[in-house]
Amino acid sequence: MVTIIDDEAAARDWLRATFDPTPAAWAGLERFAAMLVAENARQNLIAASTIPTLWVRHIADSAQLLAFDRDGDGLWLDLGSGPGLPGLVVAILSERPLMLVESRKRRCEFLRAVAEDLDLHHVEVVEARLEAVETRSAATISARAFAPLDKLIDLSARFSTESTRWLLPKGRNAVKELALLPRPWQSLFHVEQSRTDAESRILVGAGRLGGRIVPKKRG
Ligand SMILES: C[S@@+](CC[C@H](N)C(=O)[O-])C[C@H]1O[C@@H](n2cnc3c(N)ncnc32)[C@H](O)[C@@H]1O
Repeated sequence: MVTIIDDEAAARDWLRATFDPTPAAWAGLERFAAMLVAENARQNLIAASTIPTLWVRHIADSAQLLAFDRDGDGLWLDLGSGPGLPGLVVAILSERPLMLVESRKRRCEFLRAVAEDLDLHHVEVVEARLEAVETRSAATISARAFAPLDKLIDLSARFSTESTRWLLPKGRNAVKELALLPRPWQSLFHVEQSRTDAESRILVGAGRLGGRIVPKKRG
């Protein structure tokens, strides 16, 4: 049974217990959180209503994806990174090479500013639409609030290999969205409980997805 992280103190406790961050990594998380709140006054990055619970809703919510891939190595591709959720959180807590794909210029400026401020040399910010990004093999693909599952896979399948790990937080619609995929692809995924929301699920997958999807009808 997963214990749901339901307040800021619990989020910090969980992060410490799970990742045993160095003092520098912990300071990095604090700094990222502060920069995110400050930047949110200039551009809309996260819902203002989530700022009081930032560590649950965004930091721990992002970090839980890394917990599903602790032994992974190789390129981690984060699609539609926005302000770096989950990409920058993963970058602060691990040494995985990260490629953050984000199409909006001002969001990319923020991503680069944080990466520079925190000396995250293993982070590459790609300012482009995913459709225009050159294909590379990704060991891990994450996407939080990026696109419906069928579209997400359509856009990103070409980055996957037999050993790619997919980490797709899908909120309350995870099971419904999974059911819309062709059956052979459904079997590549299993559903995990989110640690930060009792109703939300994360689709964790393994393997290569290929070809265009002929979507089932949305019900
Ligand atoms: C709803 S936001 C989510 C941002 C972040 N992952 C989060 O959870 O807060 C979706 C992001 O994907 C970006 N995006 C949408 N379509 C994209 C595309 N085709 N290529 C690259 N980025 C895209 C948007 O600019 C936006 O920042």
